[in-house]
Amino acid sequence: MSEFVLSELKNSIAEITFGTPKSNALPGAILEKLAQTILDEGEKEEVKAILLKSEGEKAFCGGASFDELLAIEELEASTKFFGGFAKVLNAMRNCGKIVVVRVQGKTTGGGVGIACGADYCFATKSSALALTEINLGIGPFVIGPYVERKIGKSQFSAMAIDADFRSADWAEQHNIYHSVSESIEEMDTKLEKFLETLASRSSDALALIKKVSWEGTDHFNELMPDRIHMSASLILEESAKKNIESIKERLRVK
Ligand SMILES: CC(C)(COP(=O)([O-])OP(=O)(O)OC[C@H]1O[C@@H](n2cnc3c(N)ncnc32)[C@H](O)[C@@H]1OP(=O)(O)O)[C@@H](O)C(=O)NCCC(=O)NCCSC(=O)/C=C/C[N+](C)(C)C
Repeated sequence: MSEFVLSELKNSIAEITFGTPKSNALPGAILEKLAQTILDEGEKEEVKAILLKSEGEKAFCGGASFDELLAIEELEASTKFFGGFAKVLNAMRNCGKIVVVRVQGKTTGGGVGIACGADYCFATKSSALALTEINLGIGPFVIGPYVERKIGKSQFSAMAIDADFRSADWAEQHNIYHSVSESIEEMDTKLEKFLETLASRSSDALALIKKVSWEGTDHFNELMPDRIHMSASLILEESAKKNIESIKERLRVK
């Protein structure tokens, strides 16, 4: 099973796991499946909350899949691909259930968007994060509203411009992570207790907390077509393909 999205119900919590062999970077098919799975689980009465996590002990998510980006040759395909990130974040926002995200390691680009789409986010000390899109010649346009909602426009803009990694402690101070642990084991122990308590809460109260937490975000829907177009057109430039090839090479030899 090289690329997958799996869902399992554990003590009233829908545990959704995604995995891909290259740092859990996301191709279009996985984005579509992830979005649909979140919506499907959100509709189930027996589901109190959703836990979103990724495979393995290294990177949480390397963002957009380089191989998929390199294969894109025309606007229709790139619009569909970048639209996939909008669908995932939209699903997290609109599924009606509290979404908890478990970040076990570094996360970049669209992966930062997923962390910022969480209602509650657990992480480890090694879960540094970066908006690396500019290295490719694009920008964090689709995830922008979600990241800005957590860290504010000024910090978002700085992250988007310098593409540097911020530490997990920084992410906790800036409201992305709500709990940072020394190790994966420590995080999982805390997470288990947290989910056990969450499962005992009133479903109606949780649904209302979800509703009020996302108040004022309806305009995200209207922003998306333009935001998707920004990345979708920039990725078609020849320089973007060259940038991706050189990043892949840099990661290969590091
Ligand atoms: C921090 C990263 C993700 C992980 O670091 P690491 O030290 O745990 O692992 P390593 O760098 O050795 O990478 C292992 C292999 O994974 C491959 N990889 C990494 N990221 C990707 C990717 N995005 N697509 C395909 N493959 C990827 C890497 O090449 C290694 O393969 P080999 O073993 O060499 O064969 C670190 O890898 C990193 O910083 N990666 C770059 C991340 C990045 O720039 N992602 C793209 C961001 S753009 C984006 O997400 C756009 C989203 C669209 N939108 C804005 C609309 C949401």
